[in-house]
Amino acid sequence: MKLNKKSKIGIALFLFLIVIGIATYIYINNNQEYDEISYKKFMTMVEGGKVDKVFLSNSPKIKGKLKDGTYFITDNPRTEDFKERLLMFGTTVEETEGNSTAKDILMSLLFLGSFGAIAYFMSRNSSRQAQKEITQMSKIDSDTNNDSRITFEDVAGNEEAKESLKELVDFIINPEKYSRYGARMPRGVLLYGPPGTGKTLLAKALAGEANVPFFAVTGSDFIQVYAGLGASRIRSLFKKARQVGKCVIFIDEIDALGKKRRGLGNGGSDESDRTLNALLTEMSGFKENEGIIVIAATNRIDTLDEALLRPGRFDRQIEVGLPDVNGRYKILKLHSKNKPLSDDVDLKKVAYETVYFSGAKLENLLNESAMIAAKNNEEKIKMKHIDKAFYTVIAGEEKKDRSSILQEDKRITAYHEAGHALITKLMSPENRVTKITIIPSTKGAGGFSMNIPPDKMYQTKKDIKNNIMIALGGRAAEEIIFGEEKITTGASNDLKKATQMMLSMVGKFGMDEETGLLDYEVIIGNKANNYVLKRSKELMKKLYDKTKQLLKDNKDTLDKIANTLLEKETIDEEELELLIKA
Ligand SMILES: Nc1ncnc2c1ncn2[C@@H]1O[C@H](COP(=O)(O)OP(=O)(O)OP(=O)(O)O)[C@@H](O)[C@H]1O
Ligand SMILES: [Zn+2]
Repeated sequence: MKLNKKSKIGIALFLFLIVIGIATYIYINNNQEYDEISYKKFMTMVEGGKVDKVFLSNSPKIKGKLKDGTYFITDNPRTEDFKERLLMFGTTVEETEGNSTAKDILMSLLFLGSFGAIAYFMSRNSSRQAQKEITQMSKIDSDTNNDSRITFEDVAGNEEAKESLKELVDFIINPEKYSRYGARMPRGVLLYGPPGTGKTLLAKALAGEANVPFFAVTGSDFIQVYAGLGASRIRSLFKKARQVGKCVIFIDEIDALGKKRRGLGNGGSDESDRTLNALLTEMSGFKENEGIIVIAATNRIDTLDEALLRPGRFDRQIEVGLPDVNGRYKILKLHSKNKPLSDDVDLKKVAYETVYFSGAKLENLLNESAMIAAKNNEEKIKMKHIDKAFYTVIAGEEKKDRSSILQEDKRITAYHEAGHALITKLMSPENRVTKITIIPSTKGAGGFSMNIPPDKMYQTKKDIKNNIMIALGGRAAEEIIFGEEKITTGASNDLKKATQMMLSMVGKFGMDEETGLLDYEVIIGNKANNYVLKRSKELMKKLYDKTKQLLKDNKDTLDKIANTLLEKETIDEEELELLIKA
């Protein structure tokens, strides 16, 4: 609010200046050119009746107009009878108030005043800004929480991320134990995932569980900072942290500091580079097993500078994804604990209908519902309030009819992912599919199936062919179920992978009889030459047809997997095995 007001004043002043500028411009331009004439010539002309008008003032010069329309300027005699003489010769005398120089001075004063005001305003503004940053800095330093102690109980869903962080609790509490075994404590943990998925919450929970202080800063806070202040803030943050001993340092929006440096000097500003360097120095500076853990969070792991991800820095990376239906149910339950819910509220149903909602959005949904219920003086929060809140929460987002369009998207994704999973299990049963989901992750667009091939030194021709079929499984399933015209762009990444594998198989590894035992990269410098392309296309078609046939032959299983995905959104390894065996 305050800042808003300040900027309003700034804008007003700025506009004021512009108006004055324009006025002056017009003023100057409307003024005629004046011929300077001697007083003597002037008087002769007056006596000759040639002078039409004189603008009389107290300034050293006077201006006037001749009968022929030209304007002149001459010395002002400032004699007492000057006006009388002019009048006697039939010249009109117009007395201008004050004098034009005074007007000029006034104008300059006005100008100076405005500039002064602006300068004052700006300096005040920036000194306030500096003040603000300095107080912010001390605020951060003293922000050693006791935020009524958040624990992992306060984080619903996100089981994998919670598990990874739970391991660290013991590291913080008993660093000596680990150093006795020569184990190095992880220094930096990077939490990545979409906004509002509970990254901050997890970091706080880690500090809460270990019962150590929690220091939080935000990367973007460092951007507007004056030169050098960012780096010194980092240093003082770590100094403070060391003073308290064991603690958790949380750096939100680390991408603001650690953007990929594109070439030399480009990319991030010098200032953020300096701040980032200070951070890296501090991190490699603290002693092993000190009991300090730095947790950073980002929504954009892909834009991070590699330097941040190196060993000894944020080498542990944990994905914090959007919750699936089960996770959403848990989050809804957690956040409705302190809210009076009517019996007609079915949180399972709400969870089911809030696909792609983050934890923060779910919390927001319940909060809005509570406000609507309160406004209507209802005793409890009813389903209709939640329905209404739903539209408030998604307002401004792409208008999606939550039952129809979303459902169609989900169905396509479900069959696509089921196709990948089923082909994996049919063609390479030794490959583990640890998880299938239709909730988009940072790494995959639609949904993804994790594929862990057994460790092998070499890939056989059969392996490559199988992997190509697995990649094609998504598109093949879409085509079988929804028809040739309904295939989607969801397979673009799959096709890229399949193409790369195929071109290598044919053009590089000499695995096709027709193209022979030749590495076409050596011969032509590019394996994607015409022979290879023609042959790859043929082979790809063959594999795609085989994939489709395989799915058709196992359509029952495909349907089962897809339907389970639609219902649960995520299927784990065991469940998948059961579905395939059944
Ligand atoms: N898994 C969860 N369990 C319970 N509450 C959650 C969960 N995820 C998010 N929330 C709610 O959303 C709020 C915001 O989450 P948080 O600030 O931790 O998200 P974030 O991932 O750090 O987001 P950002 O990337 O925007 O900083 C939390 O305070 C909490 O109320
Ligand atoms: Zn796919």
